[in-house]
Amino acid sequence: MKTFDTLFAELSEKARTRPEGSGTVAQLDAGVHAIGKKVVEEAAEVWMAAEHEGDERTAEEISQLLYHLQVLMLARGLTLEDVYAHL
Ligand SMILES: N=c1c2ncn([C@@H]3O[C@H](COP(=O)(O)OP(=O)(O)OP(=O)(O)O)[C@@H](O)[C@H]3O)c2ncn1[C@@H]1O[C@H](COP(=O)(O)O)[C@@H](O)[C@H]1O
Repeated sequence: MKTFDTLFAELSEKARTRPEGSGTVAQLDAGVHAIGKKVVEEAAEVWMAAEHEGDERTAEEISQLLYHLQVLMLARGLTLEDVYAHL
């Protein structure tokens, strides 16, 4: 099963190799402002799902929020260690 760390490694590789058709590469090219808006949008969807939908939908929305947070980390050049240092 994919974890936060293995997804980050996968996305880091996408950012490095820039394969054609990668949504991650497209988002990185869109920049921090656009990625930040996706983070806020996904966070709102997590909230709505948690309050009004089931566990499965909530978990799905959380996974999407985690993905967009990782894209934002990559856009800013942050590593997992940079974030984990604050946990
Ligand atoms: N885990 C994810 C992931 N979670 C969310 N998303 C993106 O975030 C969007 C969230 O879906 P929504 O329905 O909320 O958004 P939407 O409004 O329909 O989507 P947009 O029109 O805004 O793109 C999805 O359409 C994906 O574009 C993800 N995109 C990629 N991944 C994983 O990242 C890896 C690299 O992906 P690529 O860079 O595309 O190869 C792969 O393992 C993917 O599984």
